[in-house]
Amino acid sequence: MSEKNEHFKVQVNTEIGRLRKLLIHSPDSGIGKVVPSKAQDWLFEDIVHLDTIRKDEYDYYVKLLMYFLDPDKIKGKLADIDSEKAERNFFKPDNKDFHASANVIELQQLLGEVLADTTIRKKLAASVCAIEGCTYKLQLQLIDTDPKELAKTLISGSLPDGRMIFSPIPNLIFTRDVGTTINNFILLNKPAKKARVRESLLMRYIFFNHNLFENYRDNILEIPDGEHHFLRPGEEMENRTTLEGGDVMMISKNHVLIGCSERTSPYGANEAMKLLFDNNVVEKVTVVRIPNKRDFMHLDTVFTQVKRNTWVLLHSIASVEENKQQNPIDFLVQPEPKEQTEIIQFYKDKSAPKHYKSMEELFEDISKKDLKSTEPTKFIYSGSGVFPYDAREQWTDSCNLLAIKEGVVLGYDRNDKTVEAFKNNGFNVVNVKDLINDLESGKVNADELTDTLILMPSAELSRARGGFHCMSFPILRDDI
Ligand SMILES: NC(=[NH2+])NCCC[C@H](N)C(=O)O
Repeated sequence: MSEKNEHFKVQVNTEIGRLRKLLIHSPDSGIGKVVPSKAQDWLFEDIVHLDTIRKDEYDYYVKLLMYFLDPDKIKGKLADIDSEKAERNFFKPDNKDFHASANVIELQQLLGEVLADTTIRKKLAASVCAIEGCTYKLQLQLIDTDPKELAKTLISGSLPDGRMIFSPIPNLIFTRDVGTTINNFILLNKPAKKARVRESLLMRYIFFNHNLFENYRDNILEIPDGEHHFLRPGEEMENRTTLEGGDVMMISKNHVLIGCSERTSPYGANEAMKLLFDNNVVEKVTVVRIPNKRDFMHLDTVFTQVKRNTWVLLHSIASVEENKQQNPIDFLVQPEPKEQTEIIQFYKDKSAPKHYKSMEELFEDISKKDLKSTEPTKFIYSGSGVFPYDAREQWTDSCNLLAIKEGVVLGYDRNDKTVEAFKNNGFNVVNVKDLINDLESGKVNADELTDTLILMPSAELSRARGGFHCMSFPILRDDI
């Protein structure tokens, strides 16, 4: 990474400000090793085709990010990058022709750079071997491995000769979940799922050791286990302290949303809140408890923000009251408390917490009060709010959009009814392939694009159960 750390800035205070820098991880060979019997344990819904997920899907994401965040790397060079003889080298972190962008930052590259230091290499190899139960001899062998190769191995789980030495971490493509930038702080996660533990370990080593983050070491927040944790009986999720980045949203300068979900426990949310208040990072935290199920693993699977006055969300989690008692059956069969959305806002100054009746009410409040929107707040519902399209499209991440700038969002091409809803709300809809051609030819200028949903190919990616919000870890956004 060529950029000097004194110029390197970490700062995110909204979900929608112009994106300037982010951390990503392109699908690595480990994804091509997921077997059906392990897919669920590794949190994939199916096995995916590696070549397709890379060439026909994720590469478009990288290209698009380049036009917005690092155009010099791509503009005028697209034909070469895409040519057959280039063999996708632009996209391969271990290749000399890799883009190595300082704005679209590949985690594997940072890890390779961190591992160049012998002391760190020894420590990290030992830590990974400890959690993965490797032999001491293997540990010694790993310490002697070239740093770039070692980075690849620690991520993919396989040695350069293809031998598998531990499981892959196929979910590292969902960089959102490993941490969250909150103003100029980084809150690291504490994963609920075993399949994601090694990801967190690698991230800690990167943030605490890479010279890019040197000026931010004191701003890295880690969630501890409270003393009571060790004394609580059982292994129940509710009793563990867990938090994953998909449940944390930096919504406005002084306000963070934290989801309690399948992945983030109330204890996790509570510890995160304490850290944020004690370190004066924000003044209010709204905890949104969503139904604890696989469909809704994180908060960002049920809503994301599009513009200061526009939100995309799943209707069934939205209106807490309204959804409760519409039909006789709702009186006869009471939903489990776990099945209900609950919204509580807490304040640093310890004033009494406030309850919200619905997600819409909360969003209205954020749009108008936090973000000073003067226009009516708009809600775009997954599947146009019509059953069963709402649930089907939520499952394939219709609500999980990444705003590259205010009003310009990336989403999957397969969620037809949600796309309709965007059109009905005045958005342009473009296919990423067409957009890339227009950005290359100069017909479209990235800075001038407004109110647009960019459709991304998704047949393979959606089987991994995450969208572009999950596939991004913003570390620098402009203020809005
Ligand atoms: N922020 C998100 N919604 N991330 C999606 C993560 C998907 C991943 N397969 C998992 O289950 O962990």
